[in-house]
Amino acid sequence: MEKVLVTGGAGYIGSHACKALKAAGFIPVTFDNLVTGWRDAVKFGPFEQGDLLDRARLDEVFAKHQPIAVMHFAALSQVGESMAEPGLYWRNNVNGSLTLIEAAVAAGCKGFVFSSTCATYGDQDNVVLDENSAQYPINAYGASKRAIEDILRDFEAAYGLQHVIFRYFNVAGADPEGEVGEFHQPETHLIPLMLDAIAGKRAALTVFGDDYDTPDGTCIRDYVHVCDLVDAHILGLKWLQDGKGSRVFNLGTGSGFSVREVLDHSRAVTNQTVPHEIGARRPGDCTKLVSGSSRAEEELGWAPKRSTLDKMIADAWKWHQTGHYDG
Ligand SMILES: NC(=O)c1ccc[n+]([C@@H]2O[C@H](COP(=O)([O-])OP(=O)(O)OC[C@H]3O[C@@H](n4cnc5c(N)ncnc54)[C@H](O)[C@@H]3O)[C@@H](O)[C@H]2O)c1
Ligand SMILES: O=c1ccn([C@@H]2O[C@H](COP(=O)(O)OP(=O)(O)O[C@H]3O[C@H](CO)[C@H](O)[C@H](O)[C@H]3O)[C@@H](O)[C@H]2O)c(=O)[nH]1
Repeated sequence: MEKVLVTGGAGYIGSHACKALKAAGFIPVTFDNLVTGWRDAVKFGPFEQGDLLDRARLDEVFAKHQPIAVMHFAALSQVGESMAEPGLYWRNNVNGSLTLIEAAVAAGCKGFVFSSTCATYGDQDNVVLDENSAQYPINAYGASKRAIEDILRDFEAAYGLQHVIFRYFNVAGADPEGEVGEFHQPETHLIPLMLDAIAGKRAALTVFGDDYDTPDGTCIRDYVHVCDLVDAHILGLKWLQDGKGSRVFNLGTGSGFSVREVLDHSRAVTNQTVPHEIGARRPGDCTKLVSGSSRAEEELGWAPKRSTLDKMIADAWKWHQTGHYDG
């Protein structure tokens, strides 16, 4: 069986990707330093502990496993933290990815699937965000991801590195079978924080601003189910295996929901009120991020099956009640 190197495979999205890779007949080899990930989440293939910044360790892992491709999820990804400590983000995400990309090219591994983000587009009022939209990130996290996209393009030109860049919108939900799920410590994402508030694990959710220029004043996001998202990655891998060349794809549904609408759906799905209060805006937050592209559906044949808000909240709620990692 062919191996795929999954950086960040001990994290939320990477662990779901490992499950999908195994189901598709690949051996996922997780490379992770466990800075935000969990050893317990590595269930579907071998684990290699290591840091993206450690070139010698990466060379060792490429030589040992001879992966046919890399799926690169490993990153720091908190917008607020990136504004407070930009150096951390440029070093870990950009230097780390550059080290990984150089190691992959040196090992002759020329298929690369990269987790980018809609945060690279920034705050563009009334602009339909498709893959050709300009990228004006307004936080250091988004800027670090845009820089990695540029590195990939340069490495394609110089060394023929074939890559698929996925710009995710907001990823939510969990494996419906409950084997893996979202477990960030500390948690910063809206839906798991809402579920924590419902379960009494925190006093109340703070809504970050209700004075935005949106119909109800709260920020709008495009939520996509993590299992649909990783399905696209399997299709992206096949795309590269079929020699179709480097390509960028947005991964979102095209439907936007405000924070208040997510609160309403959470109440309906769990049948419980969501304790919340209105707070200040969070630095670095965009007003509205919604995908305006169907390229992934048209070209990759991607068909999101589980990305309704209710299904994402229901799967997250199931995991929230039964699943967690100890280490
Ligand atoms: N969750 C979202 O809504 C979302 C949206 C857009 C893009 N993304 C991107 O998807 C990817 C995965 O996100 P996630 O939510 O699963 O995050 P996560 O924090 O759960 O997973 C990231 C993993 O990378 C590992 N890691 C970080 N730095 C590393 C390093 N230097 N060396 C080795 N391992 C390292 C962490 O230990 C962790 O296991 C990230 O690149 C993120 O930027 C996430
Ligand atoms: O306690 C909270 C947490 C979030 N929000 C709001 O909920 C929305 C979603 O916030 P998340 O933190 O869940 O996710 P982000 O929109 O910040 O997502 C950003 O970070 C992600 C990675 O963490 C992805 O990279 C994504 O592309 C990028 O836009 C935002 O409007 C945010 O202001 C709150 O009101 N209160």
